[in-house]
Amino acid sequence: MATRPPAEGKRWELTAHPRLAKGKVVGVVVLDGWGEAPPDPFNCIHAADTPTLDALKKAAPERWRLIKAHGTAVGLPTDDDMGNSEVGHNALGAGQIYAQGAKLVDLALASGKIYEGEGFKYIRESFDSGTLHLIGLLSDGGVHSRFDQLQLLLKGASEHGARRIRVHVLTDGRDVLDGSSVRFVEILEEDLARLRDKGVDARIASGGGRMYVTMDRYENDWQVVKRGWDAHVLGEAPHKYKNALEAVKKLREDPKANDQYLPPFVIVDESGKPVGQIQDGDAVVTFNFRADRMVMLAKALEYENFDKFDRVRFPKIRYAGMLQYDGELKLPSHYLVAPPEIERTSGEYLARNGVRIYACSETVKFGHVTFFWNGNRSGYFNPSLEKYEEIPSDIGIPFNVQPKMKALEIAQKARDAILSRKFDQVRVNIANGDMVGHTGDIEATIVGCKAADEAVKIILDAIEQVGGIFVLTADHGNAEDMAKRDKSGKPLLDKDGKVQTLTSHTLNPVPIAIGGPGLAPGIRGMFRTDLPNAGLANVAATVMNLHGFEAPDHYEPTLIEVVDK
Ligand SMILES: O=C(O)[C@H](O)COP(=O)(O)O
Ligand SMILES: [Mn+2]
Ligand SMILES: [Mn+2]
Repeated sequence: MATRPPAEGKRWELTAHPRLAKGKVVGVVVLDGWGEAPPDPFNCIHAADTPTLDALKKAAPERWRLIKAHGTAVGLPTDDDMGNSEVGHNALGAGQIYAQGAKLVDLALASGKIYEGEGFKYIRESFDSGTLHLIGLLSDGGVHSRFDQLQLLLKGASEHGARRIRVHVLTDGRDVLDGSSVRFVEILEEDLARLRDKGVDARIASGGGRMYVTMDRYENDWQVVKRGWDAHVLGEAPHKYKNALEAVKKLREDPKANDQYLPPFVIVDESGKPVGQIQDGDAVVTFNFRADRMVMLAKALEYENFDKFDRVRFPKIRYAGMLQYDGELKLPSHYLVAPPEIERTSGEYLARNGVRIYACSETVKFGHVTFFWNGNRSGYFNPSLEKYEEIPSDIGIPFNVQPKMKALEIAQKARDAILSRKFDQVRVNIANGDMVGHTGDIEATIVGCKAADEAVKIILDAIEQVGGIFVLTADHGNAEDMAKRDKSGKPLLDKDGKVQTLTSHTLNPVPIAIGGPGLAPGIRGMFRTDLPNAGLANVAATVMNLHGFEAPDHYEPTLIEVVDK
């Protein structure tokens, strides 16, 4: 059990709910990337055969409604920001809305405080004799990083003494349109040229596509990080170019190439020597604010003892993350901006009140229902009450080739956990809508959505058998809209007259459904009608109620009321 004392006089003990009984099994299902949008050929959820979800929708408005999953409702800077898994699961698990990494970095850059903090002072020590390396996602998606923040950091770092800067760029095409890498590299090259005019030796040094180079997560495939290490640190990659624009354009000429999966490349000088290996005495900043896809690289950059791949060389560097990515591991130990302190999450409250929790997903989403859910903390609150189970994801196969992913396996694990009666909460993330949606493959996404619906049925049937309750929701939209649209909602066409594929998340709300026999006897729970603007952060209080507890006062209000039958 975590030993943190109650903060600000708040106690950990939860008050019993006056009407809802304790001890029901509560199934919490998060459908990743499952928003609500009007029917349309680019709405894969609508196009898919989803009888289970369709039946739940019919119970609206009492047992099915929509909640917000993007923008300020989940702590993002503006309502133009699409939702994402990190902020979505943080809100679902924490029951409170925190200013998230994107916003905190904006504020620190705008006020200049970023340059006064411990993290920047630490890396600045290297500026006189070493190079400053910036590694991260080249994107304005606002999910893992933002291009304007990189631009400000480049300018600010040079004004604060960095004389030699190397940028290592990971192309996106997942949170932004495929092909946008070219424009980002062009603009970045212009910025770097301006810095060179001012006497700063600034260049792009290496890069690759985010899904193939560096940005793996949850230890799904360390080879991805190794490819990044080889390119960024060692200056080794199968592709060598004189400049990054040429690299990205040439690599994209392969008809199968896309920004997400570009192979690693290194920029070399006239003599073929890499222009920006990471050496002893250098400073390194990973400029992504989001944690999941930076943790593995952070370990490789920071840990003296490391056995995930052969680093060949482990340079003595001063390394800082844009944020601290893991609060429990304190990783990395130096960072430019303090992360949101996501405290008093529902997982911790429930564990401290004796609720037995089982959480499961496949590797690519495992940390979503554990690490993100628990406020970016790894590990258990109470190992004797909790069990987190990971089902290995397919490796090396694009998700549109295996669109069913591990939905069935996750559902079977959840079913077994429910039927075992060893757990009070059984929580899963089903990944298909999101992971297949990100490939932009409409046919495959439809298959994935059907598989997700089948998985839900298995879980709901088990809840039925044990007289339990279910809460089904999603973390943000994705599969419900696969077309880039103009302001009026009309799909945009590319230069060949084809609809532009939207691989990213959306701004759409997500459904939440409750049900199960455990809600019924004598009383019934149903959705309140006085919270039209409710969002993901309202779910935690709702789930606590269904476990038979009142939620703490500082939580966003519950979505349900209890009425006599
Ligand atoms: O990391 C990713 O896969 C995408 O950038 C965002 O997707 P997620 O927020 O659903 O993980
Ligand atoms: Mn997600
Ligand atoms: Mn996603």
